[in-house]
Amino acid sequence: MKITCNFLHSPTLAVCTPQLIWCDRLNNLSHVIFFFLSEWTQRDLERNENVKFCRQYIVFHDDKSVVYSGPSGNCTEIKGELLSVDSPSGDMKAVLRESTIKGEEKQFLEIWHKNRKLKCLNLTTLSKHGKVYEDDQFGCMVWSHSETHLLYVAEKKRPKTESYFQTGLLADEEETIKTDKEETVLGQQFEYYEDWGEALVNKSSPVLCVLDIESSNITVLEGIPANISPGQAFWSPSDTGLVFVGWWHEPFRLGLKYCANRRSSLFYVDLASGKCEQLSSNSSAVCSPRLSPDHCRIVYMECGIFGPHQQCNRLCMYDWYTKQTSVVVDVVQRAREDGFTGIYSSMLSSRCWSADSQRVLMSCAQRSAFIITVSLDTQLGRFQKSEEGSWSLLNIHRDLMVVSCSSPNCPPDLRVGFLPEKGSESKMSWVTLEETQPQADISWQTLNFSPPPEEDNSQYPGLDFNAILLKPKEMTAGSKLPLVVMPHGGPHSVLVSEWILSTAVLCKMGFSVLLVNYRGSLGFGQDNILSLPGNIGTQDVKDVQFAVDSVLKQGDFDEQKVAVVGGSHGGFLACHLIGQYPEFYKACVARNPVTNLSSMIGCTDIPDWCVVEAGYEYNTDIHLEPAILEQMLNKSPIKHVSKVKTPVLLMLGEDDKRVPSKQGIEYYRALKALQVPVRLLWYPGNNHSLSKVDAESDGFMNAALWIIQHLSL
Ligand SMILES: CC(=O)N[C@@H](C)C(=O)N[C@@H](C)C(=O)N[C@@H](C)C(=O)O
Repeated sequence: MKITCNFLHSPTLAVCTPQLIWCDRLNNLSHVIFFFLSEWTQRDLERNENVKFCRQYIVFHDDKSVVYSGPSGNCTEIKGELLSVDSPSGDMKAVLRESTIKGEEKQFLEIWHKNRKLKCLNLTTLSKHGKVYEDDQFGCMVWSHSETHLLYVAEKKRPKTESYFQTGLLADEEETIKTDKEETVLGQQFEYYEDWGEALVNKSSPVLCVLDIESSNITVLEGIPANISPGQAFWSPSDTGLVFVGWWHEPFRLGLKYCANRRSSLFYVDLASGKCEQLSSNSSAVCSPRLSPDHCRIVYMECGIFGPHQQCNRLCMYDWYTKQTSVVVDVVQRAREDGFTGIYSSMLSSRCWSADSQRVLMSCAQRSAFIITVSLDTQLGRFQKSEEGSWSLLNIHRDLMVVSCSSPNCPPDLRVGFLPEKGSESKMSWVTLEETQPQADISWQTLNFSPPPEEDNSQYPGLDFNAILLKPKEMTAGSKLPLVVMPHGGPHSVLVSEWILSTAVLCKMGFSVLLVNYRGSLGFGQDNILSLPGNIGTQDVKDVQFAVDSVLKQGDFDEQKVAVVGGSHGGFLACHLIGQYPEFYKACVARNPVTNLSSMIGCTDIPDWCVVEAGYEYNTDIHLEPAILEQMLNKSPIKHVSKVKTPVLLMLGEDDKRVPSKQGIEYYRALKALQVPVRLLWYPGNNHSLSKVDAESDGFMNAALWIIQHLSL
């Protein structure tokens, strides 16, 4: 069985930033020339880093259809750029750059104009605030509509601190010593600062910062309530103030990554008065506020707090002038008659409004596919894709959309197309900017499953689920295919029919791959999600096994050559499956698996997840009675470890705040004690995602070889 390594160089589309750089009228034909930059990341094994690069494309159009499109020049690596944004007119560009100077990491804020750098501010030396936030959760970099100011989010400045025993300081000196520049506080060197957990480590207290382009003066905004952490900010109409999402962080912070259920609200702070006003509900979670092109309305997503960490969203609209809030698309409990199952999206694209400010576009999971959905003011229009696969809206500018489209056997390509007029969305036509070649030797299909009656959920009856099956087309006559089963993590997430490098490579190696979206996954209605908490370790495990058993009945697969691979809650399921079906799986690979909820709750950044998924209501002053801990243990894979026979390969990230590595080590020790074949790979400098180039590449190779070895291939 050969392994092709060059696949690990496959580029991934990161973001697409359309810019109207040039608009021309040729002869008396009204052609617009539209340039845009697409940003990509690619694994570079030699440099052991994900390199970021951009590629420019040119599009000729006549405001209704694309006449010509294609690449304009070659790729250019983007080094050190953390954030960049063009001004609304395209005349200027702001860049946040990190650079290591004499061993010290510094951040610079650059303002570019046409062919020169107007300004470069050394933010580290200026010391107005801490590091600028470059993440998707809080981060933003936004020009004012007037193009005179720039808004961004940074860590609040912390007081300079020194030891009580700093040499040369007398005991009776003032506790606070005034130095020439700033106050120095004694004895706070070891102060604990809570942060927002996995992937947001050392991000604790964000502040809104505004740069005055002309004077280069940076203002850290006052007036934000002390119990609120602001982020995802933008300028209000007429630049009178800032609109932002504020997360409550009292009594303590919980992990935010993959946790859309954190209490948060929309706020507005007026720059003149400093007055801060709450614009949305006090008891829900919001994200992705987006101002309409006519500056009259703000659309945003909203869902419930506590409970499942990802849920079906409401699409809400705030009218800036009437101050009224309306629900554009509500939560969908079960699939509607037109098949729409609700909005499941972690965020709206940076531009999502149609030019007429009447429609909002988004990509969202619909069962096992990612499609582009148009929401109208009163009803929901949908794009029904002619081709299968998954589409992701990257950006829209004056109704010209840029999307990424892929499928399990075809890497992502970029497509452009004009949004048709209202009500004719199904007449969408796309122009592909750069063809990617489908992998002719991989076939895929989506399978639907209805659990057997005895497994129906009495509280949420009649739910179904599905799976995506990838198969190598070339099969040796008379042979049967080995099968790799991959349940996703979350558990409230979803595997959609898009290009996933690792599964495509496994297929190229001759494995069939089954991606299971068990009950509790996103994209199937809110009831589907709510059916799982309290039933983890049984309902999800049985759904996966039911899908596997159903697929094996097709006859193309070797029942003696089945492996299971999963990360996080997917690792939880993998470990449960080899414990509950001990002779069935011949190899198991578990990445940062949840193995024991009762020991995880004390060290994870999401203790509420352990409580909720075990079937209890969470509140911050919950008392973990023995009965609750016992229930958590009983629902954990460690409970079944004594039955395990399957060889297990564990992969742990040293810096994992979500599912701390001690979970994997606890399971590792149990297997060692039982003399079950187990190997543990430890990845320093890697967190829960194990997504750095070293961990991803080494992890894939070792997983593939582990499966080959233990399936005797
Ligand atoms: C809410 C949450 O983070 N739950 C975790 C237990 C979990 O399963 N998270 C997944 C979304 C996850 O992290 N999946 C990645 C790492 C994967 O490899 O599957």
